[in-house]
Amino acid sequence: MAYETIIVETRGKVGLVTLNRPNALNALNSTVLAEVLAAMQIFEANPRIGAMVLTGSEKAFAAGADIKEMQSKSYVDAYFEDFFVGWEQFARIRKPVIAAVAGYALGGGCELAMMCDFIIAADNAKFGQPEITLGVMPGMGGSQRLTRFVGKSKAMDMCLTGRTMDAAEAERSGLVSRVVPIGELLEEALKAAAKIAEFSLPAVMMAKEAVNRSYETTLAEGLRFERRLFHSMFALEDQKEGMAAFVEKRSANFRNQ
Ligand SMILES: CC(C)=CC(=O)SCCNC(=O)CCNC(=O)[C@H](O)C(C)(C)COP(=O)(O)OP(=O)(O)OC[C@H]1O[C@@H](n2cnc3c(N)ncnc32)[C@H](O)[C@@H]1OP(=O)(O)O
Repeated sequence: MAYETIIVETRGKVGLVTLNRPNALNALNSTVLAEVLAAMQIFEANPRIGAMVLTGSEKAFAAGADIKEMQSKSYVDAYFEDFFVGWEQFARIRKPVIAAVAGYALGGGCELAMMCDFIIAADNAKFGQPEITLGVMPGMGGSQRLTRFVGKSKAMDMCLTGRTMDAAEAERSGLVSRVVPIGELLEEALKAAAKIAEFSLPAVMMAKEAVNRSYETTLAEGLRFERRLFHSMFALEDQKEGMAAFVEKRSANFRNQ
């Protein structure tokens, strides 16, 4: 498949999608949405792929939703097309997705990174929700996800003042899982994805589902959900293999069954 705004590659068991609109700092327009979703869905359906990495350029992961595409929309346009609803499909991808973020992750770019399962940031990364400076507010989940990541005070600060957070603050605040030198970003993200892809895919997917459930339910319900998924893992051959491998002091050979 030929893509206009992204580069799609596989590295072993890892699917790699690179946002590639250099002249617009990877601003997210409707073509980017359609292409990212198409590529991710192909990886999702490929049994040889165990994890994915989404990245951008050294200057920008993505500088936001495409302002030039949306500037002339009317309220009725936005309402009828349910503008941005398509990105919810990205958030529903069931295999793990790591965001490897260098440079600007602003507005929709920050929101897209937060839709991934975790964020590895380069030391030059800058996160922000500057929509307020454009006379609007976050619309791809920023007001909700950012608040869950960094708490009300910092989320309010970022959404109301439009200020950016550097990589060190983002790590301190829990927005990113690790910060690495820019030259090591892709390698580090691919290494983390390859590590995940070595494990039992059903166990990985259920772990992802359980962690995500914690955002949507009470603690009691979440604990019950986790326990039921955990019980179901005793039906997996991979559980037998993983535990036998430990006892026999050898590496596990997971078959994703
Ligand atoms: C509204 C909702 C719900 C979500 C959003 O995401 S709104 C967008 C939020 N993001 C922003 O407001 C950031 C906008 N961009 C900037 O402030 C700057 O581009 C920068 C600080 C990230 C980088 O500045 P720099 O001077 O290094 O680069 P520019 O010359 O400004 O940009 C290069 C090139 O890219 C175009 N660009 C950048 N961001 C966007 C964007 N979000 N949408 C569309 N186009 C964008 C910029 O216009 C320029 O292109 P031209 O040279 O053709 O003008």
